[in-house]
Amino acid sequence: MSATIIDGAAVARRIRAEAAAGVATLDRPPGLATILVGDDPASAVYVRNKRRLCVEAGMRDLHRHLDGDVTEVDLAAVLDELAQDEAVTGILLQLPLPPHLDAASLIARIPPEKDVDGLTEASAGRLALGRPGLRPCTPAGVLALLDAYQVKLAGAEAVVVGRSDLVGRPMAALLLRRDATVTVCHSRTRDLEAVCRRADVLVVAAGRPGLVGAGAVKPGASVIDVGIHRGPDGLRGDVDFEAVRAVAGAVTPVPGGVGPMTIAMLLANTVTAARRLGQPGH
Ligand SMILES: Nc1nc(=O)c2c([nH]1)NC[C@@H]1CN(c3ccc(C(=O)N[C@@H](CCC(=O)O)C(=O)O)cc3)C=[N+]21
Repeated sequence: MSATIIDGAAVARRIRAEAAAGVATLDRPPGLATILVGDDPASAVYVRNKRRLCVEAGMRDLHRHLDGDVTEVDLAAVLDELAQDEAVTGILLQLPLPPHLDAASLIARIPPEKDVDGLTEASAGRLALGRPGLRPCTPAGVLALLDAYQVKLAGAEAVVVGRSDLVGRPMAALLLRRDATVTVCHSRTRDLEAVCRRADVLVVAAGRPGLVGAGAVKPGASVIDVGIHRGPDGLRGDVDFEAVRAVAGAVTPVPGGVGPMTIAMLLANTVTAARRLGQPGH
């Protein structure tokens, strides 16, 4: 018995089509402002994909590319301008930023209504308290994948490996909201394998290639690999895919798993933001 391979590319295509249908119901097309600072090649690929799929969904691509040595003051001014601009529905500041820039204080300039990445304090607070708000794209995409494959979450043992602001923390919050019993592991966790082996749903967002092997997976578990690493033989994730697929019930591949879902949820968030911005007083 070998695991079901979770087809993130296919689910993402469906969600992008729904976003495009949502765009068609709006009075005017949403505008997505992506901001790329510097020339990190991986970031350039991700931003290019986001822009292409934004246009494919019928949205306006309002991209800004800034030099890697841009000052914090100048980047702040760009964010403030986009925050004011009525044509801008969503603002995405691609991370990581060069080390001379303080990501937290820059993200704080994004109005929560335009925070399609779900990274502001307001969005994180709304998620933590279970209030309506824009959710971080990658964890939202993981949840959408689990739902698409009808993985039961209520009462399930869910283990999240990683506690980043971008993925691990919001992932745990979303799973908790869905009534899973949630454990968060990190670099100081004792006996990672033993904790992971309890999981019915295992979400790995550690940023370490091949960290999770077959010994960390309970037979039949659903394993979601958020990691993405460029090696000599192409892309790989945080999960040893070939080993784990022999044990798991379902597993995501890299590429073609969580990556495309991140972009699909960004488009979905942008439609949501456009609807809410279109309701003054909200
Ligand atoms: N503010 C911010 N928001 C983000 O959402 C964000 C970010 N910063 N920084 C980096 C991570 C990473 N990320 C990915 C998006 C798409 C793929 C993706 O499309 N992956 C394809 C492969 C693409 C390729 O060929 O490289 C796949 O897995 O099939 C991967 C990774 C978004 N991130």
